[in-house]
Amino acid sequence: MPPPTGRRGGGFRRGRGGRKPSSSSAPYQIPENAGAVGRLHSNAQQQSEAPAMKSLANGATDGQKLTPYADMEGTLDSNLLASLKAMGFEYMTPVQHKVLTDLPTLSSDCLVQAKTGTGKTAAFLLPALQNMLAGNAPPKGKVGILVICPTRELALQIATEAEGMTSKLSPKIECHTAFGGTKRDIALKKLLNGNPTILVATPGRLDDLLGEKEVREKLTHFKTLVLDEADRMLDAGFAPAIYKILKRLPPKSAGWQGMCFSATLPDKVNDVVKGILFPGYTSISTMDPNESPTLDRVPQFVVNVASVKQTFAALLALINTEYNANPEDFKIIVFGTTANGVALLYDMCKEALPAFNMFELHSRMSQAARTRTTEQFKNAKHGILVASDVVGRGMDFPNVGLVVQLGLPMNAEQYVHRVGRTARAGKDGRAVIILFANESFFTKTNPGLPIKPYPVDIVAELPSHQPTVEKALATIDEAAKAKAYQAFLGYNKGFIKKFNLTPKDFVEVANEYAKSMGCPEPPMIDKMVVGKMGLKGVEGLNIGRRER
Ligand SMILES: Nc1ncnc2c1ncn2[C@@H]1O[C@H](COP(=O)(O)OP(=O)(O)OP(=O)(O)O)[C@@H](O)[C@H]1O
Repeated sequence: MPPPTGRRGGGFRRGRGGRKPSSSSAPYQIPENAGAVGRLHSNAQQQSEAPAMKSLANGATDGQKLTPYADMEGTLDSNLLASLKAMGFEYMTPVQHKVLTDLPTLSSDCLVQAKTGTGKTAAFLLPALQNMLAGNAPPKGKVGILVICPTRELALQIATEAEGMTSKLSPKIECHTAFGGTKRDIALKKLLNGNPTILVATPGRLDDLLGEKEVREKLTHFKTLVLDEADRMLDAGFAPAIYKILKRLPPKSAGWQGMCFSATLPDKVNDVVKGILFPGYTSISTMDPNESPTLDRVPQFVVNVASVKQTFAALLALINTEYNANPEDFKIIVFGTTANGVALLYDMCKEALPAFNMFELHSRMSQAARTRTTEQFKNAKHGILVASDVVGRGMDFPNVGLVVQLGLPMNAEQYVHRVGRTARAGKDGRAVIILFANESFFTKTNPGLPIKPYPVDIVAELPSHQPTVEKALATIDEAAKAKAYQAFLGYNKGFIKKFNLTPKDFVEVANEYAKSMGCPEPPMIDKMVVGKMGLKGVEGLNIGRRER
């Protein structure tokens, strides 16, 4: 039997035009204490020689044998099977197998949990498509499958996978997307004039479009509603939009199928799925409730530094160590906490790491730039993506070998999803989080996460990277630093209690961050913004009106 492959057939194009950081052009030399990382990497490399999908099965199901899609003849439409074959999906991943075989019928409601990168997209698209092909299709011109997900990038990715999965169907099925950042009128016209059998949307734009009677009419006969990243879709941020959307769709009693998927499903999700899933819905999980929600084959580490001032140098030292230990196809993601913080981090890294192919992705960029960068990083063979959480969930960037988190994720779930951007489809990967002293509670309060101290003494490396950081930051304009400072205050103020700091001491930490960026004094911050942050009257802030 040929070795199964975890790669998406035809999905990988070679990187275009990126500079390869060779050891001669790289700014760094192998540090003497990189041995521990080197040894860990060589283990990982040995593992990655094993067939990717085999390790996927091992990781998720204790070596359970994978079942070929060919065995689903008679259950799945032959044209669907042909599409899967064309995509290179030869074997079912465990979650795909469970959903396709454990559901009472392929039109049953379900809540499904499986680890990141294990093929949940196909696991919800296949039953929904099969259900339609088995005679339960909507009238021509109407939506049959509605998928709601949290980000624009993810909507595009799901739509691409749906297109692949329907490529051999005849007649062709149209898959449409609806998300913000694009011209509303054009999107509306395209939706109304088209034949959108599948619609993948983000909640804000969908809610907005459903204000139009013609759009509501498009959805009068839909058969399946999928909430991808269901816990995120039902949290406080998105739930109001989801409930508004539900009110504008045909009622649950109309008989449509509800499917909720995620790698993280905190217990509270069960209380809020009413309205989407009928009581008695099927719960499916490929995970042991006592095991870590992250993939076993992803070693996870923490680098603890004393002060926020050291975090930039720690990042460079870490990249140096990891690159020198494994320079081949070095493709990594660095997550920051806020859009403006990420913009600053990107500018710093671009300046400090000129030999690397750098990418930037966050919500302050135009949608066109976001889409372009997403595509470029998907196709890149190597490079560093500095990103915010716009790509923290669901995004499939092939062959990312390392995820670095600089600063606190909002919660443990967000940590898990960010880590899940590596080691996808059976590949190997590593994850490192860099925390300064006040943030170190994160690993202590989440003992279920298998995070170990980083095996190399990064703190000892800091002095040799500090001058590079300072030189790079000196090239960045004050306005960008002021925005990053304000974002730092805004994001981290939510953690004051966990930091165990008074507001005054918290502002001092933020001011240290400003100092580390080379700001001679704390950047000016609007009185109104300070009020909104709940920091009115707190000593140490430089309050005034900033030039925009
Ligand atoms: N049966 C399969 N055979 C080969 N490749 C597959 C198969 N199923 C999925 N893949 C590939 O595996 C990768 C991960 O799949 P997918 O994005 O659906 O994971 P996920 O479980 O939804 O991840 P996340 O939790 O991060 O959203 C994708 O590149 C996908 O094309």
